[in-house]
Amino acid sequence: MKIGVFIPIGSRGWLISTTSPKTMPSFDLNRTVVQRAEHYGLDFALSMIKLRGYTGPSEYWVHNLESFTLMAGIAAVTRRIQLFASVAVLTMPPPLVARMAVTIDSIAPGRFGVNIVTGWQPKEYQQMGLWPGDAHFARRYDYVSEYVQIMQELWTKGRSDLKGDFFQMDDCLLSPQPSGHIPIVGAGQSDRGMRFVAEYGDYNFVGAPGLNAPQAPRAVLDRVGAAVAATGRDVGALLLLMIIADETDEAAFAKWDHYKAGTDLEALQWQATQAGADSKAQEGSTASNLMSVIQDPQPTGIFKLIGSYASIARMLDEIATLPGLKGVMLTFDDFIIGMEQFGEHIQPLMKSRQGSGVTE
Ligand SMILES: NC(=O)c1ccc[n+]([C@@H]2O[C@H](COP(=O)([O-])OP(=O)(O)OC[C@H]3O[C@@H](n4cnc5c(N)ncnc54)[C@H](O)[C@@H]3O)[C@@H](O)[C@H]2O)c1
Ligand SMILES: Cc1cc2nc3c(=O)[nH]c(=O)nc-3n(C[C@H](O)[C@H](O)[C@H](O)COP(=O)(O)O)c2cc1C
Ligand SMILES: C/C(=C/NC(N)=O)C(=O)O
Repeated sequence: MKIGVFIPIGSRGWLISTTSPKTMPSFDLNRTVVQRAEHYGLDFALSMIKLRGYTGPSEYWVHNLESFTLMAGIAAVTRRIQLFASVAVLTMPPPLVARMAVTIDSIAPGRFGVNIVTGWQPKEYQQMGLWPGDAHFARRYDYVSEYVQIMQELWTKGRSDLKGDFFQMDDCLLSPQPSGHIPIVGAGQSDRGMRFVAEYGDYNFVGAPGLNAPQAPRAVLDRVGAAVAATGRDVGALLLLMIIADETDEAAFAKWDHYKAGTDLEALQWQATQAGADSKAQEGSTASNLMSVIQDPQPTGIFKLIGSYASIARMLDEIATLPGLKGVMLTFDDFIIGMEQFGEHIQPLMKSRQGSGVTE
């Protein structure tokens, strides 16, 4: 099972709470997290792109670095780990992003890939006059299908003449070309999003509901499997999860209870309102789920493993056996402490990671 880390490029990491660690993004923090991940033999690191945070006292994601420039810096100070940057496709034309990817590939040959972000929070784009209107929700995966085809033509042939509904290339050139294949990842949770990744991507990041429920991701993995089966391509599913660990189950749950006590309701309301802008969101989708979370609020809906090092290692081993799963991407409550706990105490107990571990 591959293991990666979703690095803390935005304030508060992934906990919408006033009592969670007050993570502030910096190059130094993210470099340290990725270098320690590399030290412990992790396979990849991904940074998101977020252009506006939530309202509310936790200042969730209010402070955010930019994904490609951060990963370029990290590429220069790492040697083995695979790196992914995220592109908000409404903000940059595909030939430019293709060239940025080639540039990072020349810093870290064969180690760079791109996460395609269609955009779900209108305000991120409205604030800079780039939101095409809510019709974008319905067409977002048609848009990115053209976007990725252009990048892939430029990477493999050095030229694109694609004439589409959204983009018109005219003898568009790219040189130099990358050292090899540049993987495309996406996090489509809707049927259409999963189809896009199955058609053009290499990995689909997925979320699942649940706390200490290692079988819960089966349903979403089956959906990715069905989308991939329809294309016959080799596309893996990577599960997003959060680890909150300590020496005992009780100590770990005490931390979760503490974060829950500070749940930022104003920020959750913001999230629900932004997600709710997609009035035609598929039933059961992330967007429609997020409109109802206010009934039972908590600092994150991300799939969680909370407990002692041994409990978490045991649950990760069970997750590793789920059909269709290629790997997991970790988030932590505190990224510095969490990465060390994972590398020193959890991974060494995992049967599914025998042979992985400290690399230097
Ligand atoms: N339309 C979209 O694509 C869209 C919309 C809003 C948010 N998002 C992103 O998705 C993320 C949240 O999604 P997720 O990973 O939690 O998956 P999810 O929305 O599929 O949620 C998983 C489960 O947890 C519940 N849940 C989610 N957040 C909760 C909360 N704060 N309190 C209580 N229950 C909660 C949901 O109702 C659902 O049952 C956010 O980080 C947000 O950035 C995407
Ligand atoms: C692991 C992961 C990473 C994501 N990264 C980003 C991101 O960087 N920026 C962003 O705006 N949305 C991001 N998203 C949201 C997705 O791009 C997508 O909007 C969401 O999962 C809903 O899927 P759908 O478009 O198929 O409905 C991410 C989601 C997941 C699970
Ligand atoms: C960046 C991002 C992450 N989603 C998640 N489920 O963690 C987003 O949705 O914007």
